[in-house]
Amino acid sequence: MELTQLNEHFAIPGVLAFHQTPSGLIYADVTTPHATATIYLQGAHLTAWQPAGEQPVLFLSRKSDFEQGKPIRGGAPIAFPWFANRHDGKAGPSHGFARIQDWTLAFAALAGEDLHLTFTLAPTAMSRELGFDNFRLAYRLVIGRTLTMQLAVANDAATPLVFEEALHTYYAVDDIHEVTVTGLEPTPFIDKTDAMREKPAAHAPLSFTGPTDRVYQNTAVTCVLHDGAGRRRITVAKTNSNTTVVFNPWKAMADMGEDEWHEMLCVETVNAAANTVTLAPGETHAMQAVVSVEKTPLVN
Ligand SMILES: O=P(O)(O)OC[C@H]1O[C@H](O)[C@H](O)[C@@H](O)[C@@H]1O
Repeated sequence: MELTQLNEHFAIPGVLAFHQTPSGLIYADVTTPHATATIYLQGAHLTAWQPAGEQPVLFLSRKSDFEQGKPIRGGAPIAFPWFANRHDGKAGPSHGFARIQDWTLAFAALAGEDLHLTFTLAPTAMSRELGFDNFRLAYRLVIGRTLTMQLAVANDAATPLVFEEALHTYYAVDDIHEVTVTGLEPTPFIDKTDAMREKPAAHAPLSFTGPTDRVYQNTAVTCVLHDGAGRRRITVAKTNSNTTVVFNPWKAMADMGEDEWHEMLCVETVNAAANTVTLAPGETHAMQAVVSVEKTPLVN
């Protein structure tokens, strides 16, 4: 749908409007009674969510590309049908095709004080070229004081659909050196910064002193990100996700400002590796993350 049609069909005065970047990417600007948000149609990519009275909850790189076919750095990219590199020896973009394809807005409504949006993705020329011809994706966002992200996958093939998926969320933090994450204490992990070695559970909250890229498998636990310097707590509660990935590159990436890694942490709601999903013909699978933010008192 073109920009004009989107505004004709879906705009809600004062709440939802569509705009276009000079590079041609269409995005939705959201203002609800309790939050603001921005979502790009490319990737159904949420790039901002800010409850009233809070600092932005999502990190967005100031050097991100906003170009057709290039991933946006920050916000909440959707990885599908694989996480990071493709494992079957075939070529394909990092984190799959879903984050660089244009999704379709199917539904927008203000219900109570929350804005509900649903984006869909069906097979495209790119997905078919990569061997994915029989899937349907629906991405439901509920935007308000809390944020709900739900990715539903349907298999409309006669054979099983095998996939990985991620809500690869970049959270904004004041200073990564003063951040801890709780929830993953009892869980062993694959250390991607150390040749994919399996490491034992730390039995302690996670803190950050260097490059961190960890895949925690078989965990559906709620994670809490304690942002000491920002004096707030971000809680990520998940459903139907058995993998959590925690990522900070500890240096600038090509599409990130020099020191911006100080201000971000990915705590990702994922099904990958041992938790790869096999979906029977005609079945659907819905993975969800609910994010909430609270201020924490100053401790003397
Ligand atoms: O550069 P991207 O394709 O966006 O990937 C960014 C990062 O995503 C995940 O967190 C992976 O675990 C990392 O290994 C990867 O570097």
